[in-house]
Amino acid sequence: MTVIPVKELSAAKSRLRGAVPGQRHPELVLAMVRDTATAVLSATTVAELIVVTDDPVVAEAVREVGAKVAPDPGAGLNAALRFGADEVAGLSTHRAVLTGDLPALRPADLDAALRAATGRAFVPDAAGTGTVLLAVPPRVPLDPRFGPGSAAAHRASGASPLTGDWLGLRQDVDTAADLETVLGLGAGVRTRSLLRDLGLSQACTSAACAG
Ligand SMILES: Nc1nc2c(ncn2[C@@H]2O[C@H](COP(=O)(O)OP(=O)(O)OP(=O)(O)O)[C@@H](O)[C@H]2O)c(=O)[nH]1
Ligand SMILES: C=C(OP(=O)(O)O)C(=O)O
Repeated sequence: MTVIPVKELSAAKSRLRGAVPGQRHPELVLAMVRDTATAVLSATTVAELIVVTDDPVVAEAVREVGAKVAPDPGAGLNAALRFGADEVAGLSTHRAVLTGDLPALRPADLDAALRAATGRAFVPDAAGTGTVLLAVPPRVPLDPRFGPGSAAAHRASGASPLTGDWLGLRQDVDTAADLETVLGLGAGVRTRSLLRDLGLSQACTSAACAG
């Protein structure tokens, strides 16, 4: 079972503001969420995706790609993750939580990371300071420590770091520079299409971008 938390679009990805015109910012956040959710649900090791969000636009979009939606308990990111993983999914199963800003995620890389995760384990972000994925086996509480410096916090809490050549998985998008990087890696169709429409990217020229 996998879980992705998503903030209200109007408040999300504040450090990314300015990468696209202000009124298109929520569309960019949503495009990245859709690409992330689509890649997660395409992984062979993933049976189900729960998106924890109170945003109705996000809820509708992720239901369209096959995710389930759970309400946000309203006590911040870690509370949302704990709720989705330990209460909605439940302790009896394997659970993995990912951030919703991984538009270059490759399903095969997620499969590889989840297969490598024995015990409570996490994947640091590309910078090495943050976390993009935390996984736990049955009966182990998630105990998430997301936020600034979360890689060190997860390590200190006893989780094992997973290091693989999973560039798209590790590349979260916090800033405009990260957006450039994911385009170079090959972002999902929604993100590429939006940036192409805005004239910000020549990266999407195939018919697939119309999707
Ligand atoms: N449901 C839920 N998701 C959250 C919350 N806070 C952050 N997230 C999500 O957690 C993931 C990682 O968070 P960040 O990378 O810090 O994203 P962010 O908070 O939108 O970004 P900044 O405003 O730039 O800090 C993203 O998918 C966010 O949408 C929260 O309180 N509730
Ligand atoms: C919440 C996190 O994401 P970021 O640091 O990208 O905001 C995290 O890495 O724990």
